[in-house]
Amino acid sequence: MEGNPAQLRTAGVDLGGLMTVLGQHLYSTPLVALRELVQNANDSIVRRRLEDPAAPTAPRITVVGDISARTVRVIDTGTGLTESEIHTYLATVGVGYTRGLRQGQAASEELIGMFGLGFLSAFVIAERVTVTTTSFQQPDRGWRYQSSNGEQYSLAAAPAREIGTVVELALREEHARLAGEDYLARVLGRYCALLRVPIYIGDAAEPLNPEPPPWRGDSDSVSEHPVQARKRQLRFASRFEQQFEPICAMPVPALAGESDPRGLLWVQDGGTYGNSDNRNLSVFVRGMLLDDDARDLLPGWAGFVGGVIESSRLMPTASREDLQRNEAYRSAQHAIAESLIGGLAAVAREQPEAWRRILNRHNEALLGAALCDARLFELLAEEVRVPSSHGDLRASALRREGAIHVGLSTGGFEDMLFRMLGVPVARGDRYAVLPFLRQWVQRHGGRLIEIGTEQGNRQLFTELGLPDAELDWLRETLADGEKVVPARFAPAELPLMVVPDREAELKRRLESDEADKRISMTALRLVRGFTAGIDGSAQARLYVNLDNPAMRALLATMRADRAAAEPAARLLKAIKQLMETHNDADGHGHRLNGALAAIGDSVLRLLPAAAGQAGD
Ligand SMILES: Nc1ncnc2c1ncn2[C@@H]1O[C@H](COP(=O)(O)OP(=O)(O)OP(=O)(O)O)[C@@H](O)[C@H]1O
Repeated sequence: MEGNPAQLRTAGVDLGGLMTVLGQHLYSTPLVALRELVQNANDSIVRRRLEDPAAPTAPRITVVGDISARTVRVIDTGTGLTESEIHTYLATVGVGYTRGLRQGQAASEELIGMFGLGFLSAFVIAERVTVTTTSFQQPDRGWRYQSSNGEQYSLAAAPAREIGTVVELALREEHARLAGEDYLARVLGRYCALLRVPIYIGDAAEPLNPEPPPWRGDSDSVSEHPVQARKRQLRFASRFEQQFEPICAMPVPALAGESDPRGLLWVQDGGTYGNSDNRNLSVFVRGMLLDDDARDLLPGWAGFVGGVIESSRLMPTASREDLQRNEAYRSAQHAIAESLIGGLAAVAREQPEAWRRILNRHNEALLGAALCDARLFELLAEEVRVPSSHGDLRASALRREGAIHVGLSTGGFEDMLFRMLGVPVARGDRYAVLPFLRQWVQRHGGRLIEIGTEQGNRQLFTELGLPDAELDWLRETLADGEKVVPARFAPAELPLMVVPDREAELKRRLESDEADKRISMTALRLVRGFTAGIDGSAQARLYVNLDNPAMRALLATMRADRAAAEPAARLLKAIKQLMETHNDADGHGHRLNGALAAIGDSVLRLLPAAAGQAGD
């Protein structure tokens, strides 16, 4: 054996095993088999138009179900097959006539088959497949192919029939329901909605694909009034949108010119959260539904958008249930995003009522969307409303004396402060609000005061200095670990105020949200971009208001006699703790008890002095 030159060998193919894989594991649902057969019927009709000068002018596909016989028949007026074509194409796995035909043909857009595999899927749902056919090339001969597994088959001469093919499936018991014509109409109505050849179920008078899609020029759409055109688009959209009513429809592409992909997008009715993702997109390639959940072709921010597109550039995978992620895929993604942005702008211009509905329904999602594209930001900056302490307001209505206040948390000291000042505070802890406002002030002017951040605090509190010894005393008597900061701030009635570092708090909360799988990727990306720059280590600050008369009196007393100042300081500290427990979601009950006890104690210690003053 040694020294023998390596021999070139041919790998064996276990056709039986391959058939099982192809036939039973390539497709996600047995329904696909029906689609494949209708697609073959379509292709043979297209082929006949190309090759047979006597091709019928009104070709058709008829699908007949028979529940009692448990059969489905797919009947076409296509080319039919000759004896040798049956052997070479129908019965040879991986070979089909269609692929060759497509190359260089004007009608290639309408030809669907390419892999030479689809016919096999018939054996997934059928225990026996019978093909009866007469070719236009030999109109006086007929053939009958029969197989129960796609691997062994018989072929016999049969009486000539009308030119074309009948594929009859004797259904497996578990697929008996496919013989129901209502069921067939539903399944094929979805898969075949865009096929050009009319498809009839049983002896129905109307085909199940009566109306061409609104973007194809083959109707009287040219002279159509825009209102009529919109109605037609909406009617079409509602056939595809399962969950919501479409509010408005937008064509793909937004502008005439580009030819691929073409289709329709729509905005769903139905209130959703900013980060909910209801995107759905059906993709048709050459008239056949390939993927009814191609949501990734839609931009991530468009959680409220549905659509249908058709393309001849997108490449199906062999199962024809998914799309290859290639250059055409990326360019379709781009075209769809552009159409959506252009479409929304057009709705804003031309359909005020629909636009209002969109803004009402999807305000929150649109806040986030605005951040993803500069044009959307322009479109939405004055339209979306920002949640605030005074209800939902436009950003311009939030602006007071050139500043917009945004809180990173609710229910803190800040809330009280701004309630006292009557200034609306935007809810920076809500989806997309903070980044939206940051961009808004950049473009529209004004200052953004982010309450609870160092920068925001500097704008609210005018920090002052005090001698170290006095600061030490204030810390010992008033603080619970906060950093004491002497300052002036409004309102003067407030003697002191604790401002936790809200950024650090937010970072902690959002980062624990990140573990929450229910939050969509769009929201998470926004959040990560934001929290990455936050230093989570900063501590809370205790602002001591030097504009407040009581605080000034406390300091003056302390300078003269520290012991005399202490009861008043304890009282203030207890009030501070009381306010804090009120706002403390963690519910530190023991602190509340301690604070109340300290108040009682301080009042008792203060009373003799007060009584003394009263007696003066
Ligand atoms: N109803 C039909 N009328 C005429 N020819 C047919 C019909 N059904 C199948 N054929 C022939 O059999 C071939 C193989 O069909 P099959 O469905 O396996 O593959 P395909 O349609 O070529 O490609 P794909 O796997 O992409 O569907 C076709 O190319 C065609 O030549």
